[in-house]
Amino acid sequence: MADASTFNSAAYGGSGWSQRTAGHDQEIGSLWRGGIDSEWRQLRTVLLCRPGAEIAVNDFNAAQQLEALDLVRAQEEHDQLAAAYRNAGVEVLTTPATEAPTPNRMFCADLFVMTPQGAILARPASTVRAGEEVATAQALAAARVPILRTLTGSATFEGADLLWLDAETAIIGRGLRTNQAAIEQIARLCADLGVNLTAVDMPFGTMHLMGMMRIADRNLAIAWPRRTPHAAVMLLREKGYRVAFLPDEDAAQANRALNFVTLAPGKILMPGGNDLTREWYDGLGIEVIETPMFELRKAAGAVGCLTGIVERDTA
Ligand SMILES: NC(=[NH2+])NCCC[C@H](N)C(=O)O
Repeated sequence: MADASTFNSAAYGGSGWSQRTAGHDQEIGSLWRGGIDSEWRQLRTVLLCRPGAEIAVNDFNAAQQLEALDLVRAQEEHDQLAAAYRNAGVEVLTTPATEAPTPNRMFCADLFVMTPQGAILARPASTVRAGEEVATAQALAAARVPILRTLTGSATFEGADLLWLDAETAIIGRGLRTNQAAIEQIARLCADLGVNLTAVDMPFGTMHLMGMMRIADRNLAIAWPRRTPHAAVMLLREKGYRVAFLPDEDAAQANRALNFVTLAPGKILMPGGNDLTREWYDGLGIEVIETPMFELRKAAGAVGCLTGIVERDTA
């Protein structure tokens, strides 16, 4: 009797069973949210992490900072960054508090990267940042952003090493922060997603691919002269980008003029105090909004590094 009744029930595939037919990609926007397939389409959602007492360290070099930071000034600048996003109509998510916060956890761009169908969680390369990805995973999960992959084994990867050139093409920098093991794991995921991943080698003494090239519009990339990998420039051009090289490396170096986030096609949020580079961006037809980064940049990053991109419009 029991058998006969279970056999025909919905739970066992009998009458009343309703098959899930929508694919994961179709469930983004309903069950799940988030995703990008470009670096320049309208920005919708970012993840930020307001700095706390963890950034005021004894040994700034060991903490991967360039100079000691003033906490109050850093927090004020960070609040202005969040306000700049909100004023631009961008939703701001925040990383939850943790018991033992580490000094670089505010650099959200390094802790994950989005694909069109969900996030790849980072596995930071130094012991100083190890584990920052855990709170990032919590923040993403709380916001219903799917995590497609966490990295395993000896892989190290930081999100600022991966950039989207178009919906089927991503580029990843191999260097201090992202190693070959990570590239292999990410390439397998990309293959599943129908995305070509090109790895480029970065010069010794540099940090992330983000620090060498940025994309400001559908067909406009900004690159650091002599530092951007040759293969990256070739690939950008092949994909139809004009590659404009920064006119003044010293200004860019001192004040992180390249460390911007594209808010919408041809519109960027950049660190304030870069008048020369700003004028040059104006000349390229880019609309610029500035936000101060005079204190935060002492931690070796600026707008781009502090901003985890969660969602943009997609093609
Ligand atoms: N995407 C970036 N450039 N992030 C900057 C991170 C800076 C941080 N002090 C670190 O060494 O990890």
